[in-house]
Amino acid sequence: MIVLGLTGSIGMGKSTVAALFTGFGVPVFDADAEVHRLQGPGGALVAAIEAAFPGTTGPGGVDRGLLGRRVLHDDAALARLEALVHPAVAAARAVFLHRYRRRRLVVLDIPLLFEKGGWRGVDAVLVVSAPHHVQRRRVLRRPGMTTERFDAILSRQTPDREKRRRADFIVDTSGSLNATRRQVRRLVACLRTRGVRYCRECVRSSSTLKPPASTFPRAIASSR
Ligand SMILES: CC(C)(COP(=O)(O)OP(=O)(O)OC[C@H]1O[C@@H](n2cnc3c(N)ncnc32)[C@H](O)[C@@H]1O)[C@@H](O)C(=O)NCCC(=O)NCCS
Ligand SMILES: Nc1ncnc2c1ncn2[C@@H]1O[C@H](COP(=O)(O)OP(=O)(O)OP(=O)(O)O)[C@@H](O)[C@H]1O
Repeated sequence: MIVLGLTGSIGMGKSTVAALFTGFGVPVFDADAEVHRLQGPGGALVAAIEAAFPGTTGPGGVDRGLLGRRVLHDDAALARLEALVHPAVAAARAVFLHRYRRRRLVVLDIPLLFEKGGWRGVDAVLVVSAPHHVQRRRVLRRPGMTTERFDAILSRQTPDREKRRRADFIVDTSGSLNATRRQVRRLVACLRTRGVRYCRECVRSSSTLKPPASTFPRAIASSR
């Protein structure tokens, strides 16, 4: 089984690419959706989060806006929250991997793959990327988003350039959705039939998956 880690900075098109993998019949584990489920109404983590951060939960589960304001600027508080959340996500991921153990290829969609060390548990990393101005335009279109909020979020994420440097594969989402779909289709076909090592070579010589040299460094083998 090939476990492909999927990540990318805010607005780069990660959710769109994850949906394309699903469309090609590849099982996708969505870490963020799992956190929402665990924190949602009746979620397994609600009681523990209420105990650790009193007043942040209610009938609708965790009030993420409120909890975020308590923890996102307080490293010690964030570490306490992560100590609750991450083991629960790891357990759900283990169930997913067991369920699909006979599949040739599965995807773990993990927004903070580099930031939280998740790259250690995958066979290869796919980074979804686009030039900064495209990312900025997409994110600023979202309701309630401001340049300040966008900059604050970016400053907490591993820079896109660093992510691309460490990627095994890069999908460039700056073109049309069809162009993105073609890249994903090609990667899925290659990984299913040939495996990670061959596909890295394939990426280097392919015209569709190779990022434009002017804006992207070549997709290189990660240092793992
Ligand atoms: C703190 C929470 C409640 C805030 O939720 P909210 O919906 O308001 O914001 P969202 O999840 O979109 O995150 C906002 C920004 O904070 C960043 N962020 C979230 N969790 C973390 C973290 N553990 N470390 C660093 N940055 C983080 C995100 O990358 C994003 O840029 C939520 O993010 C959470 O429960 N985080 C802890 C679990 C976790 O590590 N999740 C991310 C990996 S699956
Ligand atoms: N070629 C493309 N590939 C992917 N997304 C595209 C493309 N062209 C436009 N988009 C748009 O860019 C936006 C990217 O959003 P998406 O939710 O996929 O990003 P994300 O990386 O998951 O963001 P976040 O990390 O904030 O959740 C969407 O509105 C999508 O329709």
